[in-house]
Amino acid sequence: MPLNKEIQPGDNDELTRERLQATFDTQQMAAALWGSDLARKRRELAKKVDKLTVLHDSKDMSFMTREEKLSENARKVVQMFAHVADIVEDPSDDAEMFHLSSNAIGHEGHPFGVHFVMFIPALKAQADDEQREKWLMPALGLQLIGTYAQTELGHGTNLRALETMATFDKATDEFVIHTPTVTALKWWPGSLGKSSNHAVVSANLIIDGKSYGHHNFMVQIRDENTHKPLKGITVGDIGPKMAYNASDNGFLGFDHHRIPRRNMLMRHAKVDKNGVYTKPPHAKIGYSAMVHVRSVMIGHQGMFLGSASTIAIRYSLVRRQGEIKEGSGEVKILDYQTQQHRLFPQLARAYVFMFAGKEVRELYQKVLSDMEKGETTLLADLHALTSGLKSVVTHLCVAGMEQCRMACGGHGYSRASGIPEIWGVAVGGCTYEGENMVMLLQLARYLMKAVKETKKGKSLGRLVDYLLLPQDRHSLIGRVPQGEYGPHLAAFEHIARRQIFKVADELTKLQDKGMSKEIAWQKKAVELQRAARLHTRFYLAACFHRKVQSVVDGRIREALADLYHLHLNYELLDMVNYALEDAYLKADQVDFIREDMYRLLETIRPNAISLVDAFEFSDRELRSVLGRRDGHVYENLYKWAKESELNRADVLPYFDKYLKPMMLAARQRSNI
Ligand SMILES: CCCCCCCCCCCCCCCCC/C=C/C(=O)SCCNC(=O)CCNC(=O)[C@H](O)C(C)(C)COP(=O)(O)OP(=O)(O)OC[C@H]1O[C@@H](n2cnc3c(N)ncnc32)[C@H](O)[C@@H]1OP(=O)(O)O
Ligand SMILES: Cc1cc2nc3c(=O)[nH]c(=O)nc-3n(C[C@H](O)[C@H](O)[C@H](O)COP(=O)(O)OP(=O)(O)OC[C@H]3O[C@@H](n4cnc5c(N)ncnc54)[C@H](O)[C@@H]3O)c2cc1C
Repeated sequence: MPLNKEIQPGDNDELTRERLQATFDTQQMAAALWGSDLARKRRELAKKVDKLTVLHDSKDMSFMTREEKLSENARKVVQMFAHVADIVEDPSDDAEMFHLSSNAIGHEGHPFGVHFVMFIPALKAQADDEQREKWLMPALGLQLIGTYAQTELGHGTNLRALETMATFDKATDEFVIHTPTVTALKWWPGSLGKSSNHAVVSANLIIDGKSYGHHNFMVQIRDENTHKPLKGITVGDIGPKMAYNASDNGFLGFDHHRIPRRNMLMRHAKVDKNGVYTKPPHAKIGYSAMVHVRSVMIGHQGMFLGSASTIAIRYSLVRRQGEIKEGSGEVKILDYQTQQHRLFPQLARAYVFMFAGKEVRELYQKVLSDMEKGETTLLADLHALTSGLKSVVTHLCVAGMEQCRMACGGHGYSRASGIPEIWGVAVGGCTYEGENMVMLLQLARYLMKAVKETKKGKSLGRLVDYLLLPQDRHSLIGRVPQGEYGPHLAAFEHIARRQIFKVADELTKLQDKGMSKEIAWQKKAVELQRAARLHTRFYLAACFHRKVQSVVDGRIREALADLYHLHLNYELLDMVNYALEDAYLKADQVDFIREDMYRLLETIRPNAISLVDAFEFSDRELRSVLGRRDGHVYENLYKWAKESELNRADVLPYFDKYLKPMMLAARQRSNI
């Protein structure tokens, strides 16, 4: 039995030979990546989706208009729910459902995207028991379609400036929801434009003329039967986007629209019938739906980068171009060192992002169950961690995916590669759920507080314990045996700690000179976001270390360790300026890191296909001609191109309408 479980009769021989070189069992590696239970469920659900033709794309989405895309994905999502009990073991398991939807529907969006990822989590965390009964149960039972309407045309980041009003009317025991200006229109919510009939709406709570800041309200926006907007509500689609065009992101305006008082989500903050307001136990508890998405998107982004790496690495083993040694025949492009250097570090990042995604989900679950008991101590840690990870992971993912696209040459630019769409979806993650730079500055706030605590000999939390440790002056990389690469990890720690303390000292100096805290912060904002990035990259490296250490099977641990060591080398070189500034690393140590990285590229090369096969993306899920498991790329690229709508006729009307008359006229002129 070969160790790579993807080998099948009829596969491209090149890929089979590559797969036979695996040093580990790909299903065991899949278990390390996804968790053994989820890996098994993914495998089984993919087989079931393969058999259920009603879940298959009716044609490649690249050849569809937006309306066709919306309709196609609405059709598939309805079929998916109709068959869900036969396909998944536990329909209430978000992870299993996400993988089902990734297989059957893909990532271009569908009417229930925000419903499951924000609307339901908002109800779970913020609705009281009676409200859960009223809305959560119907939402879970698909009796209504919800969205999360917070961002406005004028403001997305600065939530304190949101303009939508929810004014309490004591006489009728209602809130009057109103959009006072054009900039107050809700703008962007997913599935709002044409699909949803309910929304959790963020609006400023106003009681007796006093504003209590924004709170969340349940608002029905469309009639349950006719689907027409309710009186006082204007709603529509905001138009085409870079990608994610099967999602109808929308706008929404209210003209003094009335809702019952009990439509304010009241698990934590409350308003009684006399207009008496009760504060929540934590000011930011109402932000929980955002924290939920930030926590799930880390693993999803890792998956996007894993998909792009799979496509590019498989294709690089099919594509031959040029010779390394003259006369010895064209080589697979993955045999070029530059191609390996382009792709393997992205593969390593995909792995660590998936591991980090798992860790952060566990912390989220813990915080959620604490919150249920009114306990909010870990909320600040979770906010800091997710803010940093969300920003660094999305940024590195899209940079990595772009490398994958370019590594596929011209065919990478074609939608047939599958990379443009997932890149477009992933890059949205740099903006949604908090613009990356803004979220890095949120983490920086936490880090600056942590420095203050450290100076008192205390730690703000587990994530920043390392700030209490003394700084070494010189790195031991290349000075002691490599072992488990301890000195490399220590270098990440050193770089992060130094930048954090450096910027904290600079802030103090500016304030000592009389500058206000806010202006000092502005003067150092770029350095602050750098501190946040370095802290997060240290967290990621440490997470990779924890994962490798936890693996029991020797062959899996060895293959993972190769990726981990490559990651350490590659990322350190990417941040090397920070280590050179204080001469922590010497030039010969940088050379040592480089040479070790090149060695690791060669070590990883024979396992490359098995490391991507271990993601176990089915062809249906990958939606890529270049990334096909069987490697039959060229004949299928030709088949795909023939599906282009432009090939429906040899001559298209625009030729007769514009080009032919122009050429005829030109010929006539030349005959005169
Ligand atoms: C079919 C079935 C499938 C089912 C399966 C489902 C699987 C999932 C499918 C995945 C599909 C993915 C689809 C993707 C959809 C994308 C949807 C996108 C949605 C959105 O974008 S919603 C809108 C998001 N908006 C934002 O993120 C706004 C960003 N801005 C902010 O968050 C805040 O304004 C702020 C954080 C930048 C600043 O806030 P504020 O001004 O209020 O606060 P201060 O800066 O003054 O800070 C005060 C203190 O509060 C702390 N703080 C802030 N936020 C939090 C928090 N969330 N938690 C805890 N603490 C918080 C600050 O740190 C400050 O603390 P300090 O101690 O004073 O320093
Ligand atoms: C695909 C997609 C889906 C979305 N889905 C939803 C949804 O379902 N529901 C919803 O409510 N919203 C949704 N959004 C909106 C999204 O949450 C916001 O676009 C996002 O929070 C960024 O806010 P903004 O657009 O106001 O950007 P801005 O804040 O205007 O950002 C513009 C620039 O200003 C900078 N900037 C802003 N403030 C600061 C600051 N304080 N310090 C330093 N720099 C700053 C930013 O870094 C950025 O460079 C979605 C957006 C996208 C792209």
